[in-house]
Amino acid sequence: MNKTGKIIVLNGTSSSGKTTVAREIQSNSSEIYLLCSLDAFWDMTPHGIPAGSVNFPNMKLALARSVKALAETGHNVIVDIIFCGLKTYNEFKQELKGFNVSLIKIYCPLEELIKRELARGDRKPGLAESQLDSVHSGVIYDLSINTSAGNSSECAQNIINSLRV
Ligand SMILES: Nc1ncnc2c1ncn2[C@@H]1O[C@H](COP(=O)(O)OP(=O)(O)OP(=O)(O)O)[C@@H](O)[C@H]1O
Repeated sequence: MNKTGKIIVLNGTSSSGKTTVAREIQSNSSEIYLLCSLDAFWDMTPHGIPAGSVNFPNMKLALARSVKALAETGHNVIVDIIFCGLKTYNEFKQELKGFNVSLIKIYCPLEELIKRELARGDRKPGLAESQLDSVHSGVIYDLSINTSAGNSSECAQNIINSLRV
């Protein structure tokens, strides 16, 4: 069997900068990482059925199992996810037990999140704020990154240096 891959989980609200930082890690790590993002899973939904846990309650569990399959077959994976409550965190812990997992808190002050949401224009205003209370609640992290304290490549470099990847 292949050596199992490493897993870096980036958890944070919408607009906290997860995808941007993940892409920078991919570009600057000395190792090859695939990006497995919740956005890509929501992109699979058909027209007319809104993405989200109401219509697809097991989608984050499916993502966790997909990450497990990738790592089991030797792929390093960065996961870009929004836990929103302990259910998904617990599912990830259960599914990825025994794997080399680093859990990174990606956060950003509300004032900056609101500015980013406005600038992007592709996220419903207030989405990030609605996730703020639940996204990190009860989660034990290996590392915390404030994406308002440095640009995305500096944030990624902090992660690369800390994890030595
Ligand atoms: N230091 C930073 N790190 C990451 N992103 C930043 C940073 N500073 C500004 N941004 C900007 O924040 C915006 C949101 O970034 P991104 O799409 O990566 O967030 P996200 O957490 O993946 O959001 P979503 O969950 O809604 O997909 C982007 O326009 C990005 O350029």
